[in-house]
Amino acid sequence: MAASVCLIDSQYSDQISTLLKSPSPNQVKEYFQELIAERQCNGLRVNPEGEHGKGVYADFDFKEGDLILKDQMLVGAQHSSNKIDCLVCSFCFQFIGSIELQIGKKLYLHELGISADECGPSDRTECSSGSFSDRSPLLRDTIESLMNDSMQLPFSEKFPLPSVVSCPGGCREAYYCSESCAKADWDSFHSLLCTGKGSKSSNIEALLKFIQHANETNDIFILAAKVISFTILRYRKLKVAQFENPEKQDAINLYTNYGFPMLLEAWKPVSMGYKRRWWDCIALPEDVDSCDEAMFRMQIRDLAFTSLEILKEAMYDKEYEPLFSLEIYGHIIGMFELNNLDLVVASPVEDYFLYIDDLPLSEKKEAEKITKPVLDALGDDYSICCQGTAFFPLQSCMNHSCIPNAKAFKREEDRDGQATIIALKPISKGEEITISYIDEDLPYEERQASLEDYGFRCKCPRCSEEGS
Ligand SMILES: C[S@@+](CC[C@H](N)C(=O)[O-])C[C@H]1O[C@@H](n2cnc3c(N)ncnc32)[C@H](O)[C@@H]1O
Repeated sequence: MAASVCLIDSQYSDQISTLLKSPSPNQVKEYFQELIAERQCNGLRVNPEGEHGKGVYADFDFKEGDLILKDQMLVGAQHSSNKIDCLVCSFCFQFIGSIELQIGKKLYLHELGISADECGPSDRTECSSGSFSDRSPLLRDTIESLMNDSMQLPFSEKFPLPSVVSCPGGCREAYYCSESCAKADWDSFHSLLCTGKGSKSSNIEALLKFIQHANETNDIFILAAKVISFTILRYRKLKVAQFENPEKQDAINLYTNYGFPMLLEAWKPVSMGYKRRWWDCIALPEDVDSCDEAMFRMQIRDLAFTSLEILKEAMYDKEYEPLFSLEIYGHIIGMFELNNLDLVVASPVEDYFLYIDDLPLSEKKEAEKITKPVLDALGDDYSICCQGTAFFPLQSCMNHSCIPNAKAFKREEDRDGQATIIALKPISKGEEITISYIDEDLPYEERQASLEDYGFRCKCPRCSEEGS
């Protein structure tokens, strides 16, 4: 079997290697200093040249339980399979609508027979439990009343959610918690990926085909498309700013080769992420024999090639041609593979039913006359959280330890797609901040096997002791 050939790879090999070159230590320092100031998490510092590449260090003492960082994602997406269960803002990922809409929409889609599997290939994880087949269905009228808010569940006003704002491009895929999230998503990612009438994509049919291919194979391709869209839109903004500011025109020669330096600048936030080619870094699945490894890696490369070819039909523009190389596409996907990137937002539906369960007995009995049939219809799966994948620029600089001093932990108030890192023990100024990429309660061999997905063997003090 011959490998698929991407002509852009050879045509633009110099520009592609410049885009993929690791930024210099000074560029890394400068970029993250700015980001840390923006995030107002001044107790941190990114060291570009630590033992394991970049790493995050404490710039003052943290106590156990202290909030170390709230990191905003650079790019993220809800798993397509999760969209049946949770209606969230496509930009900040907080739940939207109402408790009734969350429940009604989920029951409606399940009644239609749409399963998570039809929406996409992603696994359901520990956030979901049980199956939808062991429940007692509600009448269609009741489900519709929940969906259109003509039926109000008792005490649901105690769990208000932001109203649903539609996509400005008119697609029925993206919804928001506010006009500002809708605009931010449109300006940063969505205008080129929207399948509505107002889309800025040059070929909506190809876009639909691309989304379907991603849903049927791997929704990591949607994230990669978002990164490309983000870079193009940033490039366009930089270009407009450049034309509007003649003073700056000396810095980049507008009439000769302004394009590539500007593309490099637009790509900068992505350039900071640790990355390797997807088909080189993806761990070999257990059911693939090591003698079939070369074939497996070639198949993964071909899958990326097919996805990229469809994306090119939808978004290609000569001005940003290197972005559409397989080399760049493979590295973007590899960046998601190698970084620690779960997006999780807790469901208010769970809080709602817990609240009902905790009511004084007489009130509870009264409320349950209405809520019990709803809960029975939802079955064990009533409390699925929003799940997806995201890239968090600062969190992704944190290295792993099997005895970490920090962890990603959502507090009650953290109901959006931000990453929250909390100190697990006192951390002194100058100490590296580490998190665990895996379940650190696993035995030594299993921990090392899980870390193969990230391409290294852990030599933290615990592993050194247990492995010797
Ligand atoms: C999420 S990134 C962490 C930041 C990374 N060090 C960088 O330079 O951007 C994950 C990568 O860092 C490296 N890494 C993280 N923890 C490590 C450890 N304990 N030992 C060796 N390498 C580690 C591995 O290459 C891993 O794939």
